[in-house]
Amino acid sequence: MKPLLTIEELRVSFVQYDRGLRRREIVALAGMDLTADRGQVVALVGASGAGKTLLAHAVLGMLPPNATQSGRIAYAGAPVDATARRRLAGREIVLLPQSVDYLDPLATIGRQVRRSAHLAGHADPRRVAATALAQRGLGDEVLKRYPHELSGGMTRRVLVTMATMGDPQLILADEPTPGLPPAEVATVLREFRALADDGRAVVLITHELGGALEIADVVVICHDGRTIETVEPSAFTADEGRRLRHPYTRTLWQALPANGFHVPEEDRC
Ligand SMILES: Nc1ncnc2c1ncn2[C@@H]1O[C@H](COP(=O)(O)OP(=O)(O)OP(=O)(O)O)[C@@H](O)[C@H]1O
Ligand code: NI
Repeated sequence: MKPLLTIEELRVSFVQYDRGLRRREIVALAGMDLTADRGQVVALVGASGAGKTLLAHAVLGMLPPNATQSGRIAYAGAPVDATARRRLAGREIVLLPQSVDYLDPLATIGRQVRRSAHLAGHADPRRVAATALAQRGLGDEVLKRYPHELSGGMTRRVLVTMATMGDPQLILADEPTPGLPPAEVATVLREFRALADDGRAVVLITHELGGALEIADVVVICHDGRTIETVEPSAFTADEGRRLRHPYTRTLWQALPANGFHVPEEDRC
């Protein structure tokens, strides 16, 4: 069986015009490879600007109009072209966006979750919405609240609830945990593990390598728009990191708490 998602040699560049009419091409992705199969959580890690969000957006056809894309993206073995995307995006393949602005600030959580249940074709959106939220520890009292009345972790759980209403098979989660307290991070990560254990594929884009190592089956490391290494989590946690080949991956290893939190100069904020 073909893996659910295969990305090979994905390249994305942007055309920009400087003052005057000088045309400039900016290469943002220079060769990304990633494979995710059913039952797997694949963590995609890399510094800010490495190209993680662009990879997810390329899969879903969400790149801006001045972007040019090449390389191969296949879903269940078939190329993902414009026609396939119309069928898959938002149904079989969903994106959990990096920004929580995705929620409507003026509508209650109940209304928004019921709407996604309705769009997913459920006959009884009211019941389905309440049940799906309850499964994630969000009781009926949450239904009447507005987005600003939720904690960061609750917001993330609502977004996961909405994104998974239509029973997607591939979930691309773009930075689902920044700014959350550790207990909330653990809850959100467990949720992704459970989605994969149910037979889906999850691509987890994250800066938080430590958490990702606990739930991922595979770690894909990207740097400057390229996939530089694909390893099992144990490559970070065993053998003193000796299985990690690329210098950037070694710096990630050194930044892990167990190895002294050493952060390279260029990544310091
Ligand atoms: N519309 C655009 N026009 C030009 N360059 C862009 C555009 N969108 C993204 N880029 C560039 O592409 C590169 C990759 O961006 P991307 O958002 O994928 O990074 P990222 O790995 O998701 O970073 P972060 O961890 O900060 O979210 C960056 O250098 C960014 O400046
Ligand atoms: Ni991003």
